[in-house]
Amino acid sequence: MPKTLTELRHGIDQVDRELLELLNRRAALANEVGELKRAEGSPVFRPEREAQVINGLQGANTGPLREDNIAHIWREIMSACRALEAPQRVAFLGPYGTFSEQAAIQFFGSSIEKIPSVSIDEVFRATAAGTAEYGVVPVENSTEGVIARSLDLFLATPLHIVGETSLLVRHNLLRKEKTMEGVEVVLAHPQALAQCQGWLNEHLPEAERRAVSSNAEGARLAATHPQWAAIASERAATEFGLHIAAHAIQDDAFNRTRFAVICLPQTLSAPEASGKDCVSLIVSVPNRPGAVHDLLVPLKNHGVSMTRFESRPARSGQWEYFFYIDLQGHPAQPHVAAALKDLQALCAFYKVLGTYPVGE
Ligand SMILES: O=C(O)C(=O)C[C@]1(C(=O)O)C=C[C@@H](O)C=C1
Repeated sequence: MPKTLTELRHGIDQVDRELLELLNRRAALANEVGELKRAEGSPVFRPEREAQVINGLQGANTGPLREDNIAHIWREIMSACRALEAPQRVAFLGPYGTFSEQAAIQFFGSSIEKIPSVSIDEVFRATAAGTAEYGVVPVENSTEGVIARSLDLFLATPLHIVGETSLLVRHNLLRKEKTMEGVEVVLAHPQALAQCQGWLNEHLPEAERRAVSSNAEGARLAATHPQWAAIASERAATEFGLHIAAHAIQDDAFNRTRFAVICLPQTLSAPEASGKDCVSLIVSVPNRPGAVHDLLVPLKNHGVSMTRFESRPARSGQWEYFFYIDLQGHPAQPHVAAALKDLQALCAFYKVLGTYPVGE
């Protein structure tokens, strides 16, 4: 005899009571961890430990829950436990409703103290000043390439990277009206305008494109004017009471943005090895033939994979560049340490931007 709906729900109720008790037992243990950490003055947030917890559970999972479900559920559980130890203050490019806020929640879970900031510069400033313990900044978009301002600020500030996360970025046309008719102005962050330019050329060729400090700010303004529209997330539509006049208008269906999580080294020094890690570096080499080629030799010799290589002008007027390099592995691994040592010897400038668990 198959069970009835009432019987099945009774089963779920029982399991939920057991889960509640188990979760509270977990939270009480986290509280004790918090006391230990306070006594020794060590950081509450431990990204390598959180990565290990999730990887371990995904490995042990026999279903029917999917691995991405496990990651989401435990990220929230650990976020709640972490907040019991001490709520973490996290700055991001605001206002509420931005993809940066979504990235902050995806990385830290929702039990955080949110600090929306007016610009990328302000996220760095708030984090460097201690107003926020952590900052979340965009570093790269799969359609438009690097976020130059973030890369330049990494060079100019003492902040380092302790984590990363990436989001599938779906842009929508938001408006007070339900349709696209009569749109005179489209407001968005310059990156979003660029990511949707093909769609705008085709569907709203006459509308003025107006750059604003964030997509959510565009949505806030669009809510004040019936002839204005914004390019922003569904979250922003809810936040500002707007209709979605057109869904998923980005030119690339797989448009992703990668975000870095930054902090002062005294807030959290480099996370220990989690088993799946990455090292980010900024280097420059003497301006001579073959110098960039030589950078790759230590990596090849020690079997270290490079996952990213970007250049930014050094602004010396001499056609010199800084190179932003990501390597797979952790300096605690001897072959990675050896490659870094040989690499450093070749560089005129060498800065480890961060060592952290590879993100989603
Ligand atoms: O293991 C720790 O250090 C904890 O503080 C516990 C815990 C968790 O809930 O599992 C919470 C916060 C840390 O970021 C890592 C893990």
